[in-house]
Amino acid sequence: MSRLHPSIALIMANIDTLVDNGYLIVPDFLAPNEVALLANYAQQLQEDRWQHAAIGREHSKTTNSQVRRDRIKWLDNSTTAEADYLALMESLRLQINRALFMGLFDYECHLAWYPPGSFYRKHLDAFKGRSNRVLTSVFYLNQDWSADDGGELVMYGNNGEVLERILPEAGKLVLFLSDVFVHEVLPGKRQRLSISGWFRVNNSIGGRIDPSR
Ligand SMILES: O=C(O)CCC(=O)C(=O)O
Ligand SMILES: [Fe+2]
Repeated sequence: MSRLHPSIALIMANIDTLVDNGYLIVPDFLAPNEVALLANYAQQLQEDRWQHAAIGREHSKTTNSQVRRDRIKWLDNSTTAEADYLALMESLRLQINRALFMGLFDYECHLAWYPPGSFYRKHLDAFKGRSNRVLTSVFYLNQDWSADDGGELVMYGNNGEVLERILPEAGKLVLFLSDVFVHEVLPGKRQRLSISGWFRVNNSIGGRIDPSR
């Protein structure tokens, strides 16, 4: 049996928290050198590689700067930095399926760049029965982020109460059920880099995987 990457082992050691609470915060998911590789990779991407993020799906898709002001770059396997992160999340997908029988079918993710002052207003990543996104992952790339820098991810409970205010600190991973937790990104004083991703189930209609991009 091949050994699990220590980062995946760390998640699996805490998987009961994800089951009990519907979310899990892991402050040191990746080692500092691994985070630095991804952060440097994101920072050297030319500005024209970053697209303006769209809201909604397919024909109803619009870019709405009142809702979100981040810019994104979808990951693929064209560079080692991207391929390594995707491979890690693929391993996580398999382990979660083994442990929780969630039937996660695939994973998609994008880098997100929030220039200073940008935000992402309160939203759900998925609506029950209308999306195949079931588990959200957010991974942060920001060295030396302090409380004073803002840019928190705020997670809300069923009654609108604040559950968590999460600083986007380098190396931290947050997992949460995509159709359960309303959340928002508050404006930050510094540029904020992250990787947002979604584990998906296969709600195929007519044999075609429901696209969510
Ligand atoms: O960056 C974050 O903290 C959350 C981003 C988010 O909500 C999203 O990409 O859907
Ligand atoms: Fe979100």
